[in-house]
Amino acid sequence: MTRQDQIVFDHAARNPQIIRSLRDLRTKVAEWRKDGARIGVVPTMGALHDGHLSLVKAAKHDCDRVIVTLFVNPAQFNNPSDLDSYPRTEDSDCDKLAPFAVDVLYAPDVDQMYPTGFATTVSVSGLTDVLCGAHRPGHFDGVATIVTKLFMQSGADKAYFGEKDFQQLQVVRRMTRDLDLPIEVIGCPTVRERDGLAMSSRNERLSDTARGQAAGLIREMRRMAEGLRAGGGVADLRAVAEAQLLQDGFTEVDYLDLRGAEDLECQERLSGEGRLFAAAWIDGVRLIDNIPV
Ligand SMILES: Nc1ncnc2c1ncn2[C@@H]1O[C@H](COP(=O)(O)OP(=O)(O)OP(=O)(O)O)[C@@H](O)[C@H]1O
Ligand SMILES: CC(C)(CO)[C@@H](O)C(=O)[O-]
Ligand code: BAL
Repeated sequence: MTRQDQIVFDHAARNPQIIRSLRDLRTKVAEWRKDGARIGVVPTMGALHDGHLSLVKAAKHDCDRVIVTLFVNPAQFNNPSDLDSYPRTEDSDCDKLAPFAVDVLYAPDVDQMYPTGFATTVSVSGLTDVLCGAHRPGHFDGVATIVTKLFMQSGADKAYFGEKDFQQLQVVRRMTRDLDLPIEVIGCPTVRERDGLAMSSRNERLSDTARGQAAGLIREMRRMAEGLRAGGGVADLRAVAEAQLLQDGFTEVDYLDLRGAEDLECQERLSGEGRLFAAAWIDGVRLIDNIPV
């Protein structure tokens, strides 16, 4: 076998099949449509972990064909060094997807998604003014634009998103309704490490020490949620939680906020008062989390 044959062979035998061009994706989807297949899409930025794989499992359960997308979307990074240091691990991502019999890993390059002259933005107003929207200018415009493209490109029937990025899930639901996109958006629960830390690709960047301290975020959020349920005031409980986080290795708290359905137009579970949202920095990494109260 020549080296060229080997490359072609490896590519064909790859599980999942990797597709990089929109033309090839559309050809594949058209074949599936002829067979009446229900198609699911799981948008990701790669560096896959069990949180992503829970979305893949849900998609495999509901759909006949599953596309996982892998695209580190420059438009949603408000911080260039965050984009540069975002983990890129396509080979090991494929290995992690292999046991799930995902049909396609769609991994376009930046020119494919944003060709020269690209000039359109999808922007959801109101609910992007708070929480991560307030702290990451332009972030949700980048998310809404790329997710709209991924929905249109994949032509999927269902799309799967994690509640870990709860505000993102609400933004995607809103734009899907507002633009009449013919796709059902499914939210899946947050998957956590044994110590409670929400799984996240950015956790890989934490030093061992910071990784040990990072679960302090969910610990303080749970303590604050208990205090709220017991009738405590948000401001007092927040002050205590923030002070504890700063003592435990966190360097900055972007927000630690209770929000209700009226703020986020939630369809998800909102037991009692609402939901507690947090974003905080440790070891140069920004962690986010949310829990029902
Ligand atoms: N712990 C988790 N549990 C459930 N879903 C998750 C979890 N982490 C990420 N997801 C979901 O996976 C999808 C892709 O997310 P993404 O690729 O940004 O990974 P990530 O771990 O959130 O990375 P980061 O937060 O560092 O960008 C999103 O819908 C996200 O909500
Ligand atoms: C939805 C998404 C893949 C869009 O780039 C990203 O924001 C993410 O991974 O959560
Ligand atoms: N997981 C949300 C994508 C981001 O932080 O850019």
